[in-house]
Amino acid sequence: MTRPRADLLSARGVRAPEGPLAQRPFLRETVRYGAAPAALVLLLTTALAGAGLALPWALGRTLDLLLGDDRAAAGPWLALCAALTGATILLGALDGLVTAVANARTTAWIRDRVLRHVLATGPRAALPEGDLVARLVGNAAQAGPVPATLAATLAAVITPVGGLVALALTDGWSALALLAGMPVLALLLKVFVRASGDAGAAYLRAQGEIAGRLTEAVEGARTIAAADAAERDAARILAPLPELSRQGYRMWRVTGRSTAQAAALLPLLQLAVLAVAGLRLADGALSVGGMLAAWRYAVLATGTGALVGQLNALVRGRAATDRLAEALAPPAMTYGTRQLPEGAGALEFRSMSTGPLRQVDLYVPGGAVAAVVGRSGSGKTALAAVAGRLADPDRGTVLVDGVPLPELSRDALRREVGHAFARPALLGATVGGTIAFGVGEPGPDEVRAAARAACADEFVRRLPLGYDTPCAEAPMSGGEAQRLGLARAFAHCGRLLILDDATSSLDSATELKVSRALLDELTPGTRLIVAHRVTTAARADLVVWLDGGGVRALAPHAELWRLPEYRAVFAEEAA
Ligand SMILES: Nc1ncnc2c1ncn2[C@@H]1O[C@H](COP(=O)(O)OP(=O)(O)OP(=O)(O)O)[C@@H](O)[C@H]1O
Repeated sequence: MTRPRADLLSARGVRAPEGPLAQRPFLRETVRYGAAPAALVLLLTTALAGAGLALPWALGRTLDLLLGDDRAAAGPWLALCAALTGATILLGALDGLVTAVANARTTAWIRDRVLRHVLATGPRAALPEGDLVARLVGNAAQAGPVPATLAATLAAVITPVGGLVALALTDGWSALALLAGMPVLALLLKVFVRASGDAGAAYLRAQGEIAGRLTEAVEGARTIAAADAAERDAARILAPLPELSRQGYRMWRVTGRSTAQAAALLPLLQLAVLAVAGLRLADGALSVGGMLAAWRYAVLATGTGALVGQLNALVRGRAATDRLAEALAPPAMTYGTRQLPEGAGALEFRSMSTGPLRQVDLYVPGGAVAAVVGRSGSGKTALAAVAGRLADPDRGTVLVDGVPLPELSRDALRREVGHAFARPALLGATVGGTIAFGVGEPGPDEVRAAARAACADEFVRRLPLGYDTPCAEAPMSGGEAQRLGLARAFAHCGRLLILDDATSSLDSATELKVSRALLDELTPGTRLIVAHRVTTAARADLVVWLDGGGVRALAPHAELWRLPEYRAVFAEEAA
């Protein structure tokens, strides 16, 4: 069984999509999912921007009235100023609440969507577990806010654009003074978005690589300790750290430079507006209140701080959706609608190629026990995986009782074809739940019968709560875990049962008992048993001998045993 390593990712051609929204289907899908709450965010932030834009106008009028003869007339305007300020506070709070809920909802949807896809892809998922976890946890949290941020960015554009329009309405000359400096501001924003986007994507890539390597190390902790390689492995895990640091500094440099440039440019622009408005006041073309409004509008029109923040979040969110889209890249397995006809589980491979195996044609009669043998790396696990459609072959077809596996309904496939592995994952909450885990939950009696057949009943009953013992409280040896995995497969036994090295940790006596149960106690059907032991091969009806990228022979063990090369397969395994 092979898993991708973090450093093999680039070799697998996993790369972020490039280009605009149209070429980023997952980004589009995310935006579509979060559209409804984002529309509410847009409404609130637009109202917020509207209140912000109305305030300078109301303040200007109030000031002019207070400076004039009819001060009493300023009362309602003063009340309007208070109302606009109150509305700003209320809308801001509501916006915060709706945005937080929308972001959490979209983040949860992204995690669900990506995880479901990864599970539907099967064992050939493109990413190492640690990297995938980093993407599901960190990147999903950055991608979730994209729809609401997009809405808030639109509203963040309203304030400067509205400020400019309102300034033009208040005083055209002051607006022209501001417009003269605007191209520089637009250029600054464009450079910022591009530079921070590149740095952000590279940062996330390095972060994912470290996470992937760390998970590998946690899994291989015993090997690392035995090899006294902790320091060497720490260096391997942290190898992408300089790149992470470089990209982190680059992001800060881009943000810092943009902030400094904006800090230098914006007061200059506001000062230019104030100077022109002052001249217009001196000419009598503008009132004092008008000048106050012009200055406030100049501040709003140049107030790109919020916009920069939103753009920054959008750029990070876009890079995060790109990384999540990589997890969605391998196609999910699709299923047909057919059921299996009457039959005993005849298994057939037609011109099938997968892994090291090329153009395999093989027929295992229904009800036969077939042992799959061959040297290490000859493709036994690869054959077992396609036989039960854990993966599809690169080429050719696999059929059970004459039906190509992709045409079977998902339910029929998983009901009729069972698997047990060398290192089974114990996925139930309790030991009994682990055995029952799968299609059509078997009852307690069936669970016990399966455990007995797999020689697991005795040690399970010795656990503090027997079958109800939580898995976390039942540390197990490799052989015990294997017996639970076998019991799980037995409890769901259909017409084809595939054991991939699933008895390798059992002692010979237990393995013999399990083999007998396999023949006598379970639903009759075909058994495909990946075997390293000569005794397993000897007990099988037929041996599928894999060698040199194909099936070297399909014959009973006794017949093959005459061949020195066949005997050498077991000599190698025993060595
Ligand atoms: N779908 C695949 N695509 C590419 N390579 C594959 C695929 N499946 C398996 N391989 C490669 O083929 C080789 C054989 O793998 P496999 O696990 O089937 O061997 P095996 O006979 O079960 O070995 P062992 O007895 O050591 O467990 C390995 O190098 C593996 O990485």
